[in-house]
Amino acid sequence: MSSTAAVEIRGLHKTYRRRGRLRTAVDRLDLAVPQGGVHGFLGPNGAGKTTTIRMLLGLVRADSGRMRIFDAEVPRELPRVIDRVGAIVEQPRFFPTFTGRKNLQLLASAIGVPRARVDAVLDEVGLGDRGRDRFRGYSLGMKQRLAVAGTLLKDPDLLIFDEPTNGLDPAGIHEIRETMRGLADRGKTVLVSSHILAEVQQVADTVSIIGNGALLAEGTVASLLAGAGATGPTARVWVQQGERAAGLLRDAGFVVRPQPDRALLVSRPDRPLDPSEITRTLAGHGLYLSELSPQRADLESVFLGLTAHTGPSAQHHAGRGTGGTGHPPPPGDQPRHGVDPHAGGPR
Ligand SMILES: Nc1ncnc2c1ncn2[C@@H]1O[C@H](COP(=O)(O)OP(=O)(O)OP(=O)(O)O)[C@@H](O)[C@H]1O
Repeated sequence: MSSTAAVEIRGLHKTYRRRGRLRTAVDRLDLAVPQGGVHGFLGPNGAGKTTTIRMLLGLVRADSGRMRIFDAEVPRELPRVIDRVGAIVEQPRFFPTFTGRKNLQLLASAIGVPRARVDAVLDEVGLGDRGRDRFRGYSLGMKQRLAVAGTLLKDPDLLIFDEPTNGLDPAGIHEIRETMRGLADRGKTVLVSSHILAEVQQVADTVSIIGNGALLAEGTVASLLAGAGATGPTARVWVQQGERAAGLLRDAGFVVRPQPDRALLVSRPDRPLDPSEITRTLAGHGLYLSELSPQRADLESVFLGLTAHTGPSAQHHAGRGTGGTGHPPPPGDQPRHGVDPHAGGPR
């Protein structure tokens, strides 16, 4: 394994026994997180993100595979690099009646960091002027930023945040995003997991997308989106009888994502999207569009494109297709896809 990555994982595998049956949570996963920048570790709920992060941090034992943080093989050599790593894997507990500053001072004493660091990390997460307020008065976004501040006390080089925006409102999400961006701009490496792909695309430099525990695609956000562009962008469609329209479009080979406002996001994973095809398909069944507008590609459509023709077991094989190709490309190279969207099915 190369020693230039902040995190490198090869062939990581983990099964759990549930109701007497072995189930694969992480499936011979390869992952490379370059040093510096924000790396999004993305995949739907249950894809294996938390299990992977917990194995990396020595909290869960892997069945097999190799992991490295900087130049240390983990978990064996974790003690050697642990001071260079800050992580939020579970919601940290803070005392609600203490101020944010007091909470961090306690934490600093507990981990042997000079209390003088506290004001610096509060400033780093934009809580410098709120440090003397009680924790219980903080917004959820501020609470999460305080948690981030806690991970910065040791001034680590690598930050690992597992779903840090869970439960936050848009303002809170924006704050955390800005905080992560600021850390990356100061030279840190931020590994952030999320099941909301489109949300992370705004802050990540590079991403890995996993499904069913296996790597589906990785690369820079720009290269993955460009790949999606080649398979056709997404169109936003509004039509009466949305459910019926969605069924007809799916039957015709489109990928359809109903939206909360009853619009449909429609894409074509197998060939460039031709809007007239949507119109024709629906008009042929007496449904007429009230809106059809092009949408910018997002990582969610990349994911859907990668898995559109694959059921759960096929997706497993699609993911494996990336596993034996050796080292992933450095950031900036072409994305690797586990499934060729043009192939029309799993390989
Ligand atoms: N301790 C456990 N015992 C049994 N099964 C587990 C355990 N932890 C995780 N799993 C299973 O492993 C799979 C991967 O779960 P994991 O939490 O790693 O996914 P995730 O991508 O982090 O999802 P989420 O976004 O929902 O947290 C899931 O099917 C989950 O039910």
